[in-house]
Amino acid sequence: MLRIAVPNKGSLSGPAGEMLHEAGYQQRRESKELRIVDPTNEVEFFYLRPRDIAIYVSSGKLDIGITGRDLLIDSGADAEEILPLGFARSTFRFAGKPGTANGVTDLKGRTVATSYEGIVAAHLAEQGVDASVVHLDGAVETAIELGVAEVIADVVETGTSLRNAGLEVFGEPIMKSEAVVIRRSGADAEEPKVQQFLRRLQGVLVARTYVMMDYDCRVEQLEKAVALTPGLESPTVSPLHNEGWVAVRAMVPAKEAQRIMDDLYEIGARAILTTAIHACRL
Ligand SMILES: Nc1ncnc2c1ncn2[C@@H]1O[C@H](COP(=O)(O)OP(=O)(O)OP(=O)(O)O)[C@@H](O)[C@H]1O
Ligand SMILES: O=P(O)(O)OC[C@H]1O[C@H](OP(=O)(O)OP(=O)(O)O)[C@H](O)[C@@H]1O
Ligand SMILES: [Mg+2]
Repeated sequence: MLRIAVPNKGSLSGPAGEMLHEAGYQQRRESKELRIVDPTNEVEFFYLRPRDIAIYVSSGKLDIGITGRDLLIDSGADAEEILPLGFARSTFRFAGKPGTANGVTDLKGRTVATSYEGIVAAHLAEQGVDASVVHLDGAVETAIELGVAEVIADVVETGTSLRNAGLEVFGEPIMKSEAVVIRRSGADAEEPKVQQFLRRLQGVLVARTYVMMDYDCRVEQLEKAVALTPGLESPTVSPLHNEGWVAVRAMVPAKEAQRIMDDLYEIGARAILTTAIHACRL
């Protein structure tokens, strides 16, 4: 049975549960459940604090986990990223009151508050900057107002929390994060159960980012049409009852679907339809 760590709370928890559900796995019915078995799929899910997941996975007691890239790196655990999942995207940045600093080198001798001490300490060391780091559990934006630190380093998504606290980012982003699947460093990459799990999640990612497009076009326009919808391998082309016409079917990126439909119409394609993909194995 594959043992998988899933975030039990916070920004990662909801989207991770949805993705697993879309991939056909049973998920817990109520938020207090700490562990469930999905016997049909031969997996066991452990609902853990996102920050602890890399530690469990690196210990080898759990096979894989879903966590944030920033949490993985911050933990220093001996685990590695094997699949980015595209949600809980954020950047990790320094911020302070306007005019506090222009870059990391201005932080010499100052105090930085953060929940991600590992990332910050490593970054400061890498840049050769000698600054103090104060660890806080959350709501670090308030640390400046209350005089605990002059600077914070925190997760930024929309920037609303910083704006509300009258703070501005400065310097280069320290890192970009998103939810990722992790495993113990050097674990068997070919393990069939792990591969099957990854293929299922990849299927969800593809189903979310592609749509199926169908249309009819004249044979003379087929090459132009196929150039617009090359599909993944190559589009399916079927004869129509009316001679001189074919039906074409191909997957296209959802974000480009409307533009492609316009372009297909321009070259004479008709009956252009898109449909959602519910599941997929590439
Ligand atoms: N506002 C946000 N937008 C996108 N990703 C976020 C946001 N806040 C946190 N994250 C990401 O979520 C992960 C942190 O999850 P975690 O559950 O520890 O914190 P949280 O979502 O802030 O929850 P809480 O602080 O309430 O426990 C990190 O990978 C972080 O980059
Ligand atoms: O740029 P934004 O869209 O505002 O998102 C970033 C904020 O979201 C998270 O906070 P959360 O609400 O989880 O509280 P926390 O600081 O206690 O973790 C994060 O720590 C930032 O404060
Ligand atoms: Mg938080």
